[in-house]
Amino acid sequence: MAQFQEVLKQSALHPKPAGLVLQYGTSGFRTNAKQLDHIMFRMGLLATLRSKKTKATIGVMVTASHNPEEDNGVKLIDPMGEMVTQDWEEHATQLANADQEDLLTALKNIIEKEAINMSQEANVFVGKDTRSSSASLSQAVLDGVSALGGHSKGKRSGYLKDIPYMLCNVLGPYYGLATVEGYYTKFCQAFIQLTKNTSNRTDDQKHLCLDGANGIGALKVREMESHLKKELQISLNNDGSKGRLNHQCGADYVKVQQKPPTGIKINPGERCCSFDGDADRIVYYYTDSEGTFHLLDGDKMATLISTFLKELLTQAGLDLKIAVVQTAYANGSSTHYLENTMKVLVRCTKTGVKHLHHVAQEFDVGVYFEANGHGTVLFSKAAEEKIQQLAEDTNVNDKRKKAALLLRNTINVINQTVGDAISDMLLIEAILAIKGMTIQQWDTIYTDLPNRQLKVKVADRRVIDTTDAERRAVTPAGLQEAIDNLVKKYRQARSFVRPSGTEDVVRVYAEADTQESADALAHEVSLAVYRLAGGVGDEPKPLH
Ligand SMILES: CC(=O)N[C@H]1[C@@H](OP(=O)(O)O)O[C@H](CO)[C@@H](O)[C@@H]1O
Ligand SMILES: [Mg+2]
Repeated sequence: MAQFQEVLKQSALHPKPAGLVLQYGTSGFRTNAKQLDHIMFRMGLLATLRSKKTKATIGVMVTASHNPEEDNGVKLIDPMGEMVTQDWEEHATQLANADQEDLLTALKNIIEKEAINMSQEANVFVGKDTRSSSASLSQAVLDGVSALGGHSKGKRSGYLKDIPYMLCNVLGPYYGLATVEGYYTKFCQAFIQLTKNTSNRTDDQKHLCLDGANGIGALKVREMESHLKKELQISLNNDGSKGRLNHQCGADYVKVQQKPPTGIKINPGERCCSFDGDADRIVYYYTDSEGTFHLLDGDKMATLISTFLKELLTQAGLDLKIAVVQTAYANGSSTHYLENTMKVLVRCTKTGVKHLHHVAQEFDVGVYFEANGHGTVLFSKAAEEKIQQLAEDTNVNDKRKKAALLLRNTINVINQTVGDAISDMLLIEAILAIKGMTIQQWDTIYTDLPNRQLKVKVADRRVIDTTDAERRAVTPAGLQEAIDNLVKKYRQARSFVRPSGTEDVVRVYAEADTQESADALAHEVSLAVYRLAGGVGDEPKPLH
């Protein structure tokens, strides 16, 4: 077939370095940008096949999120804005690792396995972040798309969350226009609607200090600002005009280092937030009058949002099932508060938004957040309809009606396709405004248990296999027992280890009643990993 000839011809321009093996991980392929050209081309091919198979538009996003500037990555996005399914992740790994001369065979295997009609039209949206390597890498994706006769739609330089959002639009009248402008209009209008009856919001409450991580989110916030009509006034730092992407700034830095981005002047008590480099994560923080830093992470956001929604559902008299979905990294205090004080159902899944998203879909209202600030809220179709009906019902009392209208506008400010820092920011800002709550009041809802995350280098991180949503290690032998024994030494302690899906490291998490205990436990567990799972380099050193 002519298409296959074209694939052969084009693939020669995007050769695979011999011996390189990469895995479709937590968030697609991710590594040094220099190793990714052939991967991008092949993901262009695969996205085209996926589009033919689903008879719908598929998204390809070129980004490495919070990773350093010299890295890059790619992930495929399904028609409703979700991550591509597990089977296709396997196809992606197969195609990515096929030797140059076996590429056509690998491609034909997928076509056969999935019974793809090659004469079906294909459409692919390609988006990229602001990394310097993203321009040529996204071109490689486009080459893959055109080699198989697919059309590339939409924008070459999309904001990450435009893509799922636009895909959702292509499919139906679910949202407004399938353009970036449509995105701004929809979310900003919803925000203005939500906050319009919040009396006496002071200028301080309308003001937010934002760290854009020198990434794509910063550029988009600049474009969006005028749509907010001064109802939210954003001081934008790390706007990409000079600093490096994610360098000493951004949501990941703030969360992991537990300190504000460097170089930003923050007034005591001022409400601040940071996006990550591709703006799908957000964390909030402030410093108090003593200069102490306070972080409000994904767990605090999930708590604020689920509490707000649960109250509204009760006021509206709607019997809808709400749940919060977390990962093992969720602070133990947040789980405890949600289950015992708020009486909200909590579910724990493996790391990675795709896992949380799927579990959240099982409920009428599914609030999901990773502790690092990745997340959103999903409403089932039935729940949306009930809320809509109630909002339009002329026979209900004012209290129920008001709650239903608030719920309806809340749905409109949420990007349900996938976690989106801009939409999450507008949601949190709206909730704080409606509740008349300061960031300090929000922070005192519960107190985080001190915690520590460490990384351990091992020869092959796949020797660690986990179960129970990654909370227990099955292999190597003896590791879980060692962790259990260490945990017993401390109060309110919990610890687990898992191989990272985006970096060549084993991640160690520990929490306990004091920071000293959390640090000591994290270190001792790191040592156990180092000794039992084939650590390389120097032995992990104590933190103090
Ligand atoms: C502990 C942690 O923060 N892990 C992150 C990180 O995954 P790892 O598999 O842990 O490398 O990157 C993922 C993609 O951005 C994100 O979803 C996840 O939460
Ligand atoms: Mg990200």
